Amino acid sequence: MKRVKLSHHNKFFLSLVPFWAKVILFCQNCMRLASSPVFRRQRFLIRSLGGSIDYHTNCSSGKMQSVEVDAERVIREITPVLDRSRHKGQAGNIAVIGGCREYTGAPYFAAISALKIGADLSHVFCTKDAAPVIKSYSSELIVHPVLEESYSVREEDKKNISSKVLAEVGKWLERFDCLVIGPGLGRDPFLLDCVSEIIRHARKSNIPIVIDGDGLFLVTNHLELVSGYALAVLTPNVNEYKRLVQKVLSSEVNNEDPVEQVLTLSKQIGGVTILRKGKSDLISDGDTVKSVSIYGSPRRCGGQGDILSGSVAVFLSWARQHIEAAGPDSYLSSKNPAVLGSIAGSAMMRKAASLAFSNKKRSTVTGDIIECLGKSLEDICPAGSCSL
Ligand SMILES: NC(=O)C1=CN([C@@H]2O[C@H](COP(=O)(O)OP(=O)(O)OC[C@H]3O[C@@H](n4cnc5c(N)ncnc54)[C@H](O)[C@@H]3O)[C@@H](O)[C@H]2O)[C@@H](O)CC1
Ligand SMILES: Nc1ncnc2c1ncn2[C@@H]1O[C@H](COP(=O)(O)OP(=O)(O)OP(=O)(O)O)[C@@H](O)[C@H]1O
Ligand SMILES: [Mg+2]
Repeated sequence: MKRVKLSHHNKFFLSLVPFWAKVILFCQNCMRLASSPVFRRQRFLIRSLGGSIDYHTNCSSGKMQSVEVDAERVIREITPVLDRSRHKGQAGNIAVIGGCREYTGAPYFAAISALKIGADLSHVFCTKDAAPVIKSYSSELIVHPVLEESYSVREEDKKNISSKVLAEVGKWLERFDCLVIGPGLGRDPFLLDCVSEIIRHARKSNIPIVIDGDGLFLVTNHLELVSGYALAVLTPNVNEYKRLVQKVLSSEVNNEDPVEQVLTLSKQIGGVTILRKGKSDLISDGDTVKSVSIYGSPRRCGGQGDILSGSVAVFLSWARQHIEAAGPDSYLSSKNPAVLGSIAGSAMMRKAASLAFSNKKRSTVTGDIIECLGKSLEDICPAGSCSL
């Protein structure tokens, strides 16, 4: 806080005013200042630069009010303690549905990020062409070459192949704590039809789903796949958000009142959680809007959204475990694991990006950021501690 220097002239007058009058004057000044729009804007700016802001819609005035939300605290609260009593799988089993002829990096980025943050197992379900490539990136990932694109399927075989794909994926689905659908999925119609069935199956089994990349292309054109599913998180970038707003709200992106728009958009899609990526990440489940503005880097290399999707998947599954373990009487029982996971995933991604950029500056690429995930989480939540 800047110290104000008083002139001798002012000091003399101030010495004449009795102490009690000074207290009243000071309080009146604070009251006047606090009600001024300048002060409110300054407070908002300081908070949004300093951390996450939670917006609640105030029933009487209908105006957005902001309440401070601490993203680091959310991470410390939901990150499980690493202790010897746990067995493989308990820290999370994540599956990425994505990877085709064109894209093999995105599913790898999402899947390895989940592992590096702390999931025990990370699977990738991709096309036969993509599988050997993704397997070559890392032996840590369990890669299933089960998806098919139109070019490799005869028209008359489509029905049969589709059932085989769904049976292959269905065998595994119940074991996963969260799916990430879309990184590097591409837009092949036959492949997307199969993925639609996978989404339906996951919903029936109450498995959380993070929808990113071309998965957003799919659900933007088939909103019924996710509409009303509270365990769905959509993570649109600037293009994908624009397409979603146009489709759902039949309007253009409103940067004058982004908070109101993301809240309305989420409500309109039946309470899915939307993580609108940007300079500040805006997160809404149709009830509240939170913003994560901490850390981050000016580098906009491709693949950072894939890291985010894998990160949200792990934290969402941890938040869900944490809420379930706290029991129905805990204050946590009213918390939305999809929102908590989105806040934590967003802050994690931005912290790692910031750390990577401080090391590599303009040459920062997604691989550098992935290598910073472990240190970033350790800085916030040391391995021997956490769950606050
Ligand atoms: N190294 C990689 O393998 C990466 C792959 N990525 C994947 O690339 C795909 C596209 O991601 P973007 O961020 O570019 O998505 P955007 O929606 O931002 O696409 C950018 C532009 O390309 C067009 N476009 C994208 N995919 C298309 C397709 N299959 N057919 C026709 N037009 C297409 C979009 O309409 C848009 O105009 C996603 O599946 C994403 O996950 C990205 O995540 C970046 C890294
Ligand atoms: N202007 C920005 N300043 C700081 N961070 C940003 C900015 N824009 C995006 N981000 C952060 O970068 C991450 C990726 O956002 P981005 O919009 O690049 O996703 P994307 O286009 O889907 O990425 P991908 O190339 O993986 O598909 C998000 O976590 C977001 O918080
Ligand atoms: Mg993306």
